[in-house]
Amino acid sequence: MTASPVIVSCQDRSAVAQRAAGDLIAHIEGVPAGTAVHIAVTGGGVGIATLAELAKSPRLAEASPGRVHLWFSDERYVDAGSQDRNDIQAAATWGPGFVIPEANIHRVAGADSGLSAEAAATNYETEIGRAKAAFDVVLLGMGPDGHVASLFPGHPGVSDKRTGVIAVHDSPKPPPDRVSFTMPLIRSSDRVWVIASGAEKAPAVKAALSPASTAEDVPASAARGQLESRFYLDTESSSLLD
Ligand SMILES: O=C(O)[C@H](O)[C@@H](O)[C@H](O)[C@H](O)COP(=O)(O)O
Repeated sequence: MTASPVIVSCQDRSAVAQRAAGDLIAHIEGVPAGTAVHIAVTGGGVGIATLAELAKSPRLAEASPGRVHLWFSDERYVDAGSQDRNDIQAAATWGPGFVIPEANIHRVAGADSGLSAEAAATNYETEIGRAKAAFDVVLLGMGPDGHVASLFPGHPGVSDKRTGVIAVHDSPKPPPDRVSFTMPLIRSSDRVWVIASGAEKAPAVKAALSPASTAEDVPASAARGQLESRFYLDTESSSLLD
């Protein structure tokens, strides 16, 4: 069983990022010191803005950040240093003084590693297993087509039934090669928080919250957590909801 979605209403994109980052920190603060916290983060405009807010907050430094682990729910399978990668864009917002230790930031291998995207996905899945990472929170952006992570509507990856990490090829959004959590892995996490802002997301938000949608047609409609499912929306992205 997964939890029904709750809408967190925000004014605009920066309010979505601030609220989601504040809630992530509140979650970390609520976990007893000494207990690991595993959070899967995301790229995209609002995803990276949320990570920037996280890094800016002085509260994170006081919440035992050494036990916080960050993962990427998807990664663009390009070279390790590429500005197109989610981890590079995230690191640019964090800066060198980021309080979560580098060893706790779990990156997918780059295409220049010599590994196939499949091998990189398998290695990342193994790393998750080794860390016994039951995700506290999976944070997901959402595309105007309703995609989450690199699971696109009508694309084979979205129907993968394994709880793991897969290679995605021929992605409808560039770059074509990606590595992504599967939907069962997303749904195995305690909390799934989707963050979406802007008028171009309004039809996808409506579809993601409609019981008539399927994961294959609207991947975000299946993005639910075991304990909690939240949609952080701004005025524009929620404008088509009843
Ligand atoms: O891998 C990618 O191509 C992006 O990261 C993408 O999946 C993004 O997260 C969503 O499209 C939402 O992006 P915005 O927040 O910029 O709308």
